[in-house]
Amino acid sequence: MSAVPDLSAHTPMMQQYLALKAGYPETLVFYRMGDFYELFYDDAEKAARLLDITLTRRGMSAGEPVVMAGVPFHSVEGYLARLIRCGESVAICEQVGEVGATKGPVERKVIRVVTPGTLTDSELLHEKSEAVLLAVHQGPRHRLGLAWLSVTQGALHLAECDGDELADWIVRVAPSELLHSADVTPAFRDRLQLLRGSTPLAQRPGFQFDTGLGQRKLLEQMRSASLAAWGADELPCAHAAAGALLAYAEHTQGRALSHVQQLQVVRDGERIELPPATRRNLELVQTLRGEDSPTLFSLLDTCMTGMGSRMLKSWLLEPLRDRSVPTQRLEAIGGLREGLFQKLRNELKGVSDVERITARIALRQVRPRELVGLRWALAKAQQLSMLVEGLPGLLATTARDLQPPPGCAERLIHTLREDPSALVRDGGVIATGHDAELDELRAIQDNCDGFLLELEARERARSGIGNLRVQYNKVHGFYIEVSQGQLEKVPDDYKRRQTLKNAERFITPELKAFEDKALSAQERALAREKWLYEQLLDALQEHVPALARLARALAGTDALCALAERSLTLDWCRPQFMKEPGIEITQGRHPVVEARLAETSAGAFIPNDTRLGPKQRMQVITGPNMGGKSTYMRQVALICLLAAMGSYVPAQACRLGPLDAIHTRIGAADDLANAQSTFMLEMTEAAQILHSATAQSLVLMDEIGRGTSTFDGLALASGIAAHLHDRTQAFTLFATHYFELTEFPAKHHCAVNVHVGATESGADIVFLHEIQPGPASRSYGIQVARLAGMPTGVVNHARHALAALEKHQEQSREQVDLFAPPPAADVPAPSKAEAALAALDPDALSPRDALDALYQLKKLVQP
Ligand SMILES: Nc1ncnc2c1ncn2[C@@H]1O[C@H](COP(=O)(O)OP(=O)(O)OP(=O)(O)O)[C@@H](O)[C@H]1O
Repeated sequence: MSAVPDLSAHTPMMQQYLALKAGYPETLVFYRMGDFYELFYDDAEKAARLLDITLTRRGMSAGEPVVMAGVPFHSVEGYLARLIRCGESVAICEQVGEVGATKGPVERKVIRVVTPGTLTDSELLHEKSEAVLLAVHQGPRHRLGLAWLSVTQGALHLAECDGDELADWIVRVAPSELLHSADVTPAFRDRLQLLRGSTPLAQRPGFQFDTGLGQRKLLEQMRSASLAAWGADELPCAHAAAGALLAYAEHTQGRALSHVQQLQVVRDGERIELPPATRRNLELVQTLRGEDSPTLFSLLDTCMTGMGSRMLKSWLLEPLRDRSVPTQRLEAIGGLREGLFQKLRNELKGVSDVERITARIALRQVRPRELVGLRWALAKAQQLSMLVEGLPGLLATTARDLQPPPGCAERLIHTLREDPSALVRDGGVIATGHDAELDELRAIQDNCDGFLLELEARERARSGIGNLRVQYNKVHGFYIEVSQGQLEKVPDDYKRRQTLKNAERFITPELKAFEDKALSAQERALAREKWLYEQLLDALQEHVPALARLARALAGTDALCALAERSLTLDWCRPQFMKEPGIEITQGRHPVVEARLAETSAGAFIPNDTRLGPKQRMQVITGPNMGGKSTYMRQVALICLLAAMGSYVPAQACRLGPLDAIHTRIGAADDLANAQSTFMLEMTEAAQILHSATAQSLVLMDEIGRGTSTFDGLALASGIAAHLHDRTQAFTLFATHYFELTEFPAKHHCAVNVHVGATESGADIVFLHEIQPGPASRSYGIQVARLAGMPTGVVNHARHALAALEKHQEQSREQVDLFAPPPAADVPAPSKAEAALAALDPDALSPRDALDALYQLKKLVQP
C-alpha cells in the first residue's frame, strides 16, 4: 500500500484539492471556484495544451507556485466536448457545503465523472449515435466476456466469445470507451491497445471483474431472482464484465442506474453476420473515405428525430436471421404507405429526445427545459397513439406503448413554467399556482415596493408625521425615518435603530417581520424551487419504465415512417421471404449509386436481375473496368441487407431465402497501421471468408488475386473459387479480370458466367451496365485508360504491346487445367516403430509390460 502523502505544507484549499484529486489520478479534475472550474498542476498543463487556454499561477502552496488554468462554468459544455473528443475524462467537483458553514474552504465533492463512454448531456452527444461503454473480461481458456451499455439507452448487452473474435466484436459494438481489468495479461493488454483504434481505454481494479459480484449486480439491476428469463444465467465471463461495467457507469454518474432495465444476450447465430470488412466495403454508415454520406444509412435516414435515426441505424447494422421481426416491420410499412406515414411524420417533427431525457430523469440530471420538451412530446405521443390505434400487428403494440403514463404530463404541466430558465439554480422554473409558499415568496419580492408605499401611508396617518419615510439600505435593512422635530409623535411600538444628525431611524414589529420575509424571500424562493424540482424528479421516477417504452415506440414509429417514405419516394418494392435457399432479384438497383446519378442528372440507373439458387450458386462476372461489376455485386448485398432489416428494397420484385452472413472482399487499401501489405490484407480477408462462410452466406469477391503477379493471382483466384463452389457452397458473386476463370463454370455445374455489357463506338467504349449471360469477350482496359485521359503515346504503345502479348500467348499456350484438384498427398507407409506403437493397448499393459514395450520401441527407432 502506498503511504498517504503529507499535505500539511499546502494551503487549506490545495489540501482539499489534492485530497480530491488523489481519488481521480487518471482524470482531469474540474474544481469549482466561484464562476470558474479550475485545474491545477499537471491537469492544468494538459488542459491548457488541449483546450488552448492560458496557464497561470495562483500564489504558492508548499513552497511551490500553483500552476492553474480555468474555464468559466457557464461555457463548460463546450470545453467538456473538446476534451471528450480528445479521449479525456473529466471529474466535476462542485461546492456542496454552505459558505461559512465550516472553517477553511467550502466542502466540495466530485458529483460526476464525464467520460467518453458514459455521456448523458445532449450537448455532448451526437444526435444520431450512442455513446457506448464496453467492458471486456479476460476469462480462462481464451474465453472473453463482454458487456456493453449506452447509459442514455438503458439496455445492457452481454456476450461471450473466443479470443480471436474480439476484433469483430469491437467493430460491431463500436464502443466510445473500453474498460478492462488492471489484472489482464500483458499480451492481452497489447492486443486491446492494437484493436481499440482511437477508442480510449479505462483500466479498473481487478476485483471488480468478478463473476459472483457481477451476477449479484445484474440480479440487483434487473430486480430479479434469476437471470434465466433473459437466457443470461450461464455466462460467467460476461457476468464479470457486467459487474465492472455497472460499477464504472455508476461511479461516473454518481448514482445507481435505475433506468437500465433491459438485458439482452447477444449470441452468435441470431444475427446476420456483417464482418467489419462488409460494413466498410458496403459503405453502410460510412464511406470508404470515412465520411457520413453518401452511404446506405444517409440515404435511408429521413427520420424526424435523433431517436428514430439511432433505431434505424441499429436495425441496419444488427439484422436478424429470424424473419419474424423484419416481416412485422414490412407489414407495418405496408400499412403506413397508405398515407398515414405523412400524418405521423408531421406529429413527430420537433419531438424531443424522450429516450435521453428519460435516462436523465433516472440519473436526476434532467434540466427544466428538457422536461418541458418531454411534456410536449407526451402530448404528441398521445396524438400519434390515436392515429395508429386500431391498426394490426406491430403498430398495435406501438399504439399501446405510445400512451403517456397516466398523470405524468399533468404533473409536468402543473409543476413547470412553460418557458423555464435553463438551470434550476437561477429560479423561475416552477409554475405559479403550484405551491402556495413559493407563490408567497415570489409575491413578497414582486410586491416589495407596493407594500412599503402602503406601509408608509398607513404609518403617516397613524402617527400624524407627514414627512415620515419608510426606507431601506444594505447595512441597516428596512427602517422608518422621522426628523428630529417630529420625534414626540413617534408611537410606542417604534424601536430605535439608528440616530443621525437630523433624524432618528426606527423599526416596528410589522416592518421587522416584513424585512425578515423580504430579505430572505429570494433565497428561500430559490431553495423552495430546488426542493420542488427534486420532488418532481422523485415523482417522475415511477414513470421511467413507461417513458422508456414510449421512447422506443416513438423511435420505432419514426424509423418505420422513414422506411415507408423512402419506399415510396425511391420506388422500392416489398421483398418476400422464402424457406428455400436462394436470391431472386428482378430489376434490382444500387440505391446509393442510383441516387447519386439522379442528383447529378448523370443518366438513369440500369437495373439488373439476379438469380441464385441451389443449382446456380456462383456467378463469375467479367467485363471492362468501369462496367459496373462492383456496383452490381454490392447492390445484391444491399438488397439482401435491406430486406433483412425489414425495409422495402430497390427492385421490381425480390424473393430471398435464409441468410446467415454477408462477406465481402472488395478493393484493397493498405492497412499500414497494422503493418499489413495490400496483398497480405487481401489474402487475410479471403482466408477469413473461406473459414467462416456457409451455404447460407452471400459472398462477394471482387478481383481477388490482383495484388500479386498474374500467375500467382490467377492460381489463387481459381483455388478460392473452387473452394467456395465445392466446399463452402455459399452464394458467390465472383468478379474477375482473369479471362481464364471464365472456363470455371464448364467444370463447376453450380457456377455460371455473366458479364457487364459494353460496346465500342469508334475508338471509344460505351458501358451498358447490363448484366448479360456468358463471359465477356474482351477487357477494354486500354479503351478505359484512354477515357481516363492517358496520353495518346502511352495508349498507342499499350495497343502495340497488347497485340504482341496476345500473339505470344497464342503460340505458347499450354493446356493447363487450373481447376483440377491437387493430387492427393502421398501418404508414406507407417514405420516399424509406428506400427508397433499402433498395436499397443495401454489399458491392457501392466507397468512392467509397459516398460518393456518402451525399450522395444526405442530399439526400433535407433539407427
Ligand atoms: N447499373 C448501372 N447503371 C448506371 N450506371 C452504373 C451502373 N453500374 C455502374 N454504373 C456507373 O459506373 C461506374 C463504375 O461502376 P463500377 O465501379 O461498379 O465498375 P467496375 O466494373 O467494378 O469497375 P472496376 O473493375 O474498375 O472496379 C459507377 O460509379 C456508376 O456511376
